[in-house]
Amino acid sequence: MTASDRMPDRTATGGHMLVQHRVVFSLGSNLGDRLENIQDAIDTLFDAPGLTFVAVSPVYETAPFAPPGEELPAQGDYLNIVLVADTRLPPENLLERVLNIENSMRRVREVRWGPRTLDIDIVLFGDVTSDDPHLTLPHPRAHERAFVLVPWADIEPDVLLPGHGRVGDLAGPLRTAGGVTRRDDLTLQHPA
Ligand SMILES: Nc1ncnc2c1ncn2[C@@H]1O[C@H](COP(=O)(O)OP(=O)(O)OP(=O)(O)O)[C@@H](O)[C@H]1O
Ligand SMILES: Nc1nc2c(c(=O)[nH]1)N=C(CO)CN2
Repeated sequence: MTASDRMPDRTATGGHMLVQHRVVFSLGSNLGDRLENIQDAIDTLFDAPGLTFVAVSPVYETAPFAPPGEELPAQGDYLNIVLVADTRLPPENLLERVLNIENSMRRVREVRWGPRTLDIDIVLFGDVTSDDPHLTLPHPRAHERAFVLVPWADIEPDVLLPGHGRVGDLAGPLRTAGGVTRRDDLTLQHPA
């Protein structure tokens, strides 16, 4: 048996296409019909082949957040969710899908940390790591974001965010710090 018999051929695929990965997305909106923006984004994400739905978090209403020291322009609260799927697509391909959806939904986001109709981040892509600014994995700011960790902990508390720890443990103090309110009156349709 040669090495190529044992190892999947990844050379033509950027290394990831033949292997199934669990991917975690964060979706947020604070302009327009926020729930509809998120529902449309979920529907469009799964319309094209290559993603299998695993779970979606409850909907949370969250105060706008910017890292300490960054100016936060005045803006309304967000709705945020976390979405989990399985995929055999390469991460670059998935990012392209995400960016196309943001563009096709005429995303408005004029200033850094400003309001936007739709934001989709790839939080985690299996165990893939990357420090490429075009696609950094895991997402470099996920560990400090209540709007990511609190919804995520509702559906995957035992998952590890590499370098930071268990999602449930990271979310605990942020949940009690406030600024994140679970909106059980708002529901999303799961992809077919
Ligand atoms: N893990 C990732 N998920 C989504 N986009 C990413 C990721 N890593 C890098 N990017 C790049 O970030 C760019 C989008 O940045 P954007 O201006 O939307 O940032 P932001 O949403 O304001 O802030 P943040 O990235 O902190 O959520 C995209 O062009 C994309 O190439
Ligand atoms: N509450 C909240 N704050 C944010 C959000 C978001 O989705 N929700 N997205 C940001 C840029 O990714 C910056 N700040």
